[in-house]
Amino acid sequence: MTVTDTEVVLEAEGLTKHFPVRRGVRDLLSKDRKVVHAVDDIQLTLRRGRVTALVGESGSGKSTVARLLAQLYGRTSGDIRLHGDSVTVRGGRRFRAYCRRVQMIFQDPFASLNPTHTVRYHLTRALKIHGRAGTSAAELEENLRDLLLRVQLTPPERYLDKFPHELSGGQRQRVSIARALGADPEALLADEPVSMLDVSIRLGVLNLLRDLKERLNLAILYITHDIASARYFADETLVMYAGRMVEGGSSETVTQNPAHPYTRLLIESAPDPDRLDRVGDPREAPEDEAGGEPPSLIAPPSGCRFHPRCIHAMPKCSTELPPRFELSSNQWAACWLYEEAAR
Ligand SMILES: Nc1ncnc2c1ncn2[C@@H]1O[C@H](COP(=O)(O)OP(=O)(O)OP(=O)(O)O)[C@@H](O)[C@H]1O
Repeated sequence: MTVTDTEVVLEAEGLTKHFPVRRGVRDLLSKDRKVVHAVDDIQLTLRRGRVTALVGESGSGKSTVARLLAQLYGRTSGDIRLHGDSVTVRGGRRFRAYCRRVQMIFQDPFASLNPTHTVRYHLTRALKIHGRAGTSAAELEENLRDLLLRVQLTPPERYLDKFPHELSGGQRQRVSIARALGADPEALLADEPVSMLDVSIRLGVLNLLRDLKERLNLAILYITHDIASARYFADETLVMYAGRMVEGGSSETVTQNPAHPYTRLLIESAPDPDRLDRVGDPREAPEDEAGGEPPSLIAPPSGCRFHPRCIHAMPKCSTELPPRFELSSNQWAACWLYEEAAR
């Protein structure tokens, strides 16, 4: 099965978010309205039973994309479609109805769980908000047990009356996932769900998410700065740089045969043991001279935003924004290097 042949749950087209810059007294006198170009023209499709990884370094706009999709931020422009219908909801009943179908998991489970409340409280609240608590105390208890079993916190009785501080980081993140499942969602937006956990327990939580994807046929957006984990965990990988998507395709292709110079740089800075035998391959040309820092998003570079750091940059790269060039049926790159190849 390819990444494109299951039902589409959530789509974004031309998704853009510019944050106004807080202005000082001097700025107030000027007519320039400065904005942070956090996210520009994002296309993204989440499908049932598929994990899509959104990869990029800190500040590239990944969390903003997740928050836009979760309708926690209003967008500057673009469209978000749930099962083909455009959605814009800001609070109220419609927001709650949307949350029932699209749930978010945050990076820090400690911050997202209230320290003064037990696991039972958090999960009961989620079930009640989404009308899934049942009609009797016995049914509620059964549903609570069922949520904890789904995230492999067994036996459930051991965890129900614990407070967040009595749990390990991995157990807390499992409770956050159980709470999200309390809504019985179709899509999960997981924003760096394992980056705050000990390395030794990350794999367990990723395996749990993968298991849920398969058993519950969930569409999952997996946000990470760790491209190696995208290969392991995601069916499709999209790479973001400075607010724009620069490459996408099947995770295997994007991580093993990256096309965009930025993707190659990302992979080189996160060595993958499987690739050590490929040193000398022309596509492995070192990108490490392309060091430097991500650009300011208040005045992002014209043309390709990566051009100031790119060792392959041509004159055109600083003036013209590269479109997506299809490199194969399962890979595209927004890079002028591929203009000829895509003809
Ligand atoms: N509420 C906000 N107001 C102003 N600027 C913001 C706001 N939220 C994010 N930004 C800016 O938007 C850009 C993208 O931020 P975002 O948090 O989406 O990136 P990220 O890739 O998720 O980074 P990280 O991995 O560090 O969370 C950054 O330059 C950030 O400073």
